[in-house]
Amino acid sequence: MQAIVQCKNLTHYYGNRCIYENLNFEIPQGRILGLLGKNGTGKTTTINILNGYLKPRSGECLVFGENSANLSPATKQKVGLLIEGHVQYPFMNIAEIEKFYAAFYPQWKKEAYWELMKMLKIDHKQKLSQMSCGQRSQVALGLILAQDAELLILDDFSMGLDPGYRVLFVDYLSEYARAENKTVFVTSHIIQDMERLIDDCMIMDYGGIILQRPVKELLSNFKRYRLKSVDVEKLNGVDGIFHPVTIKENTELYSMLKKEELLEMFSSKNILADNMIEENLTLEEAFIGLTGKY
Ligand SMILES: Nc1ncnc2c1ncn2[C@@H]1O[C@H](COP(=O)(O)OP(=O)(O)OP(=O)(O)O)[C@@H](O)[C@H]1O
Repeated sequence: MQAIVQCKNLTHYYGNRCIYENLNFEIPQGRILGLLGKNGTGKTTTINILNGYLKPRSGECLVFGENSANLSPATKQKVGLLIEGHVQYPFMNIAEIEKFYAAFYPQWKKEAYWELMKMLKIDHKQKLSQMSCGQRSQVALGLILAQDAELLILDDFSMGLDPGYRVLFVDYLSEYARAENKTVFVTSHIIQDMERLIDDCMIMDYGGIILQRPVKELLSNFKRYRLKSVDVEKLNGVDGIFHPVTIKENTELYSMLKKEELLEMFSSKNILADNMIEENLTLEEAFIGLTGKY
């Protein structure tokens, strides 16, 4: 599968502060990749590097094979970008802004925009400046879809949208991207939306990427285990065990290891693992299991 985005050994600092070193990832054509990470791990930074707005300290990012620091206008036209829900030109109404954007994009598909705008129960003459934050986000998303870009980059796309509209948009985007073989890179803190939408997840922690893999594969291998209280000191730092914690009578931990493998490890460490229960996880629970609760 051809890679639409390739980030190689990306290192970024703000002043003396290291955000990450040697970040490597690819986005294959036709896949929907979700970038998940706690506040301040560097998601927007990565998106800004990918769009050429920020220069990394070292490493490079290729978009359609071109260095992101120097994208040609033809390549820029293939990228639809949403940065944290912003729409410029607040003095325009939804019809004016549609006409304005259309002039920049030869492949403009106004039906995609108006299909979404139909859901907006507002007067077409109302200016963007008089809309709510969520309504403005909907306009921004409509404008992105109408560009018919090959690569869509949506940073915090759910910002300001109510639950009904989020589900509607996620389903719409997922159908649209799959039908048209679009490549999508999204971030959102609303992981239920991500689970409904994405094929692959990339999870970032402070300093780098913890993992990138298909969501189905992650959820079939990464489990939560509950057992009767054990001494978590013996488990801290053990390879393959994430965030063991004991609360009152019970211990909980997360692991990619199978139950039998865990039991074998416990027995080698003289840990009594009575009645250990294996639990399946949602993507949100897996994210917390990998990155910790705080
Ligand atoms: N222009 C800047 N100058 C200095 N530090 C910055 C700058 N922009 C971001 N940072 C810092 O870099 C870190 C990463 O920021 P970034 O916006 O990439 O995080 P994020 O993962 O997108 O966070 P969030 O989930 O809160 O949107 C944060 O600690 C932030 O304070």
